[in-house]
Amino acid sequence: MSAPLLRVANINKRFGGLQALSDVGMEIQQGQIYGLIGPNGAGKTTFFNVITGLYQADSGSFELGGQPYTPSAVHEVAQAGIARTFQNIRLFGDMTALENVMVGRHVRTRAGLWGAILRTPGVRREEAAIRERAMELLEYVKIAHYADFRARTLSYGDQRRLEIARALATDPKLLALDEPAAGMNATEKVGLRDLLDHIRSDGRTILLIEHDVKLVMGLCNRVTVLDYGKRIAEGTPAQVQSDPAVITAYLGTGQQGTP
Ligand SMILES: Nc1ncnc2c1ncn2[C@@H]1O[C@H](COP(=O)(O)OP(=O)(O)OP(=O)(O)O)[C@@H](O)[C@H]1O
Repeated sequence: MSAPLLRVANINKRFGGLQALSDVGMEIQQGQIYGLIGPNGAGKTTFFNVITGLYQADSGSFELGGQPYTPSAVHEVAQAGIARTFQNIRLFGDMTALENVMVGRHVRTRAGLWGAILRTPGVRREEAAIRERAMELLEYVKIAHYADFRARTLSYGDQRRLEIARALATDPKLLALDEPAAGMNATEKVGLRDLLDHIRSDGRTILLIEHDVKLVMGLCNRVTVLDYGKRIAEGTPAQVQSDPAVITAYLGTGQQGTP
């Protein structure tokens, strides 16, 4: 097997007296949808925050595309090739859907500050290319008809799609999605499932935190299960679903949706 797209090892993160992540590691192969699950407070979002530069790990090593990378700042992580969405949608509500995606695309642009202020022909050409690419992405996630609508006027499910389009605008190697199905109704979830499947079939790699166990089990190639900051299982959905430690972790919390 080729080198994994993302390899992280021995990540530790402590908040005061709480060890939120203990020696957590993960290897994600190119083209996979990789699930990260676990009961509330297991450390999933902390893990995301660490690999995307929002939190500094106390220790650990990181490799993306076979190259070491240091997730020390959010913009550096985006440049390195990881794009993420958030559990609580973070769009620019008063900007249009198209503008939101264009903002994401600016991570990959070359025009400097002076070029942007002086509106040189090069900048105008680049701006037109960004607009065109952003429109393509809205079509890709099937909300192009809302291009000129303010983001906050879109339905919840469509806002989640817009966040995915904005993340894709950075041309990421890895798309990290934090609970993309949260708050979606059953029809929206089916649509999301199809979209993620489509993104994978286009060769992209996805890391997915999700509470909807059915969605995770139906979609993911492999799954890591965290509990109290520790990795308690890793494998195919079928393997983790029948793992006694996983069953205990879920039953112990009294949460719905046992794996
Ligand atoms: N900034 C922070 N400061 C202090 N404690 C934190 C911080 N962020 C997370 N924690 C704690 O770390 C633990 C892991 O939280 P985290 O949000 O990563 O869990 P999670 O698996 O994403 O949970 P959920 O499924 O509820 O979103 C929790 O006990 C949480 O209270």
